[in-house]
Amino acid sequence: MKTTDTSHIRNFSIVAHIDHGKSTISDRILELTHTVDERDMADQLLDTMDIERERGITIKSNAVRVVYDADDGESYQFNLIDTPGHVDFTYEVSRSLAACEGAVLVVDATQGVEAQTVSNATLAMNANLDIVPAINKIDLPSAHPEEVKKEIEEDLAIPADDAVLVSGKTGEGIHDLLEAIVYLVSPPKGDAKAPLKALILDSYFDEYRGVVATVRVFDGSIKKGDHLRMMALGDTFLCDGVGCKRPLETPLDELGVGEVGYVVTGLKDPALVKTGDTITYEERPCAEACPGYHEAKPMVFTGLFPIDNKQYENLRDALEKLKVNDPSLIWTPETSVALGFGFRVGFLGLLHMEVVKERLEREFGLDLIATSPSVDYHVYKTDGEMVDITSPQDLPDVTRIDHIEEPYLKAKVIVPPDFMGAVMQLVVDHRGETSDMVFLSEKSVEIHFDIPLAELILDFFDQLKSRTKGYASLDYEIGDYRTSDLVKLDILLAGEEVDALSFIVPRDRAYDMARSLCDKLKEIIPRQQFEVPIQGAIGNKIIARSTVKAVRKDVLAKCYGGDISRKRKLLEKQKEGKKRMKSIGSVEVPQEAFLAVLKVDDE
Ligand SMILES: Nc1nc2c(ncn2[C@@H]2O[C@H](COP(=O)(O)OP(=O)(O)OP(=O)(O)O)[C@@H](O)[C@H]2O)c(=O)[nH]1
Repeated sequence: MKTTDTSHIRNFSIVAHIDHGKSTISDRILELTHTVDERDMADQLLDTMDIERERGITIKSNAVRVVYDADDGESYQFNLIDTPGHVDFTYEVSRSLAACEGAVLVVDATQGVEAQTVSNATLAMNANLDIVPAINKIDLPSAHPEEVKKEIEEDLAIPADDAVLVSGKTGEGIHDLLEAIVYLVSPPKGDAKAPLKALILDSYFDEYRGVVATVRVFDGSIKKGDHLRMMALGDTFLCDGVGCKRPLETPLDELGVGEVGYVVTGLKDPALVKTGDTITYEERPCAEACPGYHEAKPMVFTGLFPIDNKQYENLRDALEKLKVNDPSLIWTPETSVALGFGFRVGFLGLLHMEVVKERLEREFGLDLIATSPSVDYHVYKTDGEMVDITSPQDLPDVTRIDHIEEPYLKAKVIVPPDFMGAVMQLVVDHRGETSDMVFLSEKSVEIHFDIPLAELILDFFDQLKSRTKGYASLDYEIGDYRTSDLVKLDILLAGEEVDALSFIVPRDRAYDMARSLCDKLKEIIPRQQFEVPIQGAIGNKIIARSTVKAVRKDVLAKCYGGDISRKRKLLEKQKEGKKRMKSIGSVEVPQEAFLAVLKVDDE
């Protein structure tokens, strides 16, 4: 296939609400196009990170090339870009879409259109993509594809006559889907002779080859030995090879116009390769860079502290490495009296935070304590200055605060009408305000509301799922900042204030939350050799208290003075147990304690 002819190239993403089956469908496509042997087929091949496989969710986008021999007798090059479905990772979706001409919109035939189906379809339409609707899971007895077609037409204004009925599980309809992609998705346009214009979609660091960038070529072509330049950052480099993923890396002579593949940059500093930047020729640059992505804005902040302070520099290095392909990650150094040196890290949401923490621990062998998440507060001081506060410890003294504003979200929930009351009550309980409601069909209503982000990062989502028996789907976007009456709740252990346990709460709920938190901490903090009082305080005023009773834990008592190897084993076991604890003053505090606020039921 000549790379100057783009008529046989199809670049598309698969988008869907979480769990509607994108990854499963991608796997079937790889299988049907013989990209991987059936016997090598591990389920969900595109989800390469361990955490993705274990949790069954897609976090990072992934671009794979497959060759499809179509019914018209021609071979087509498909570049398939898998995207994440969770609302935390919407920025990855828009990044993938910028590299495509088409999008397969997967809708679960048993669930119908859900909140992120709507937001993903909107992103795809705004990017002017050709949309191929695919109704998945038709093998299930509860599938109702005809109704789902109607929802696609009515809720999304997308013609559903062309919708392909598929089952990612059995493979039924996948061939029809591939044919639909050939006919419905436009081939890429571009000028093969123009100066190179390639958009960086993603990148990762390789010890030997430096940064490897995934790119979409809009104009021109790239070969090994080309002298190239990053347009925004300005650095130049010698291309050390190009190729595509099938799904393993396959070297190519050239990446031609319209194609998606990888470029080995040889650059040793990950910070020089920025997702959203444009690669061009050093000597003959293109006139204009590709429109950059809008930068994702972190919404949730948490302190990450190594349990062993000697790991501080390692933590910094690890964060820098992760940032290479996760540009939304930001951090500043943070010092805590209780936890020592660490970083205040910003995330897109709670899932993003969990994933990053897990990757830092697994891939970089770090033992970390994460403190309870916070949002970005605007604190207006009496002297007229406004400060951004993402850590409760940084809150100025009460006497110097005029008022505090907190971020609100514009949220929507789609739910069957039976659960409308439950959702509205939940919104009120979390300081939210319902603005309006739209009946999408007899079976689903869309409820719009404004809610403080701080409420959403506590337990709103879990409670929404449980109160609606899992039927509700949630989507949100950043709204405005609003004034709230907020105070800092401090926690004292054995009479000492533990800065890492402080958090900002609405004043009228401070008492209830302090009481629940003290009770929760009492369950979490193990008994020590002495009694540990736990106190909740606002300023100097103690507002709640509980006590961890003393215990004398002599692990060797069980050994009757006998077997020395058993004795050693027990001592080692005790040491292991201690590893995940942090000594604060004289009290051993487990990781869970720092996140106890997420589990507090304050009703
Ligand atoms: N019965 C049935 N189950 C399916 C089908 N397709 C996917 N599933 C199941 O649905 C669940 C979600 O599928 P995934 O492919 O992980 O969904 P996803 O949309 O990629 O999810 P994220 O990557 O987390 O956004 C898995 O348990 C699949 O086994 C199907 O056609 N039929």
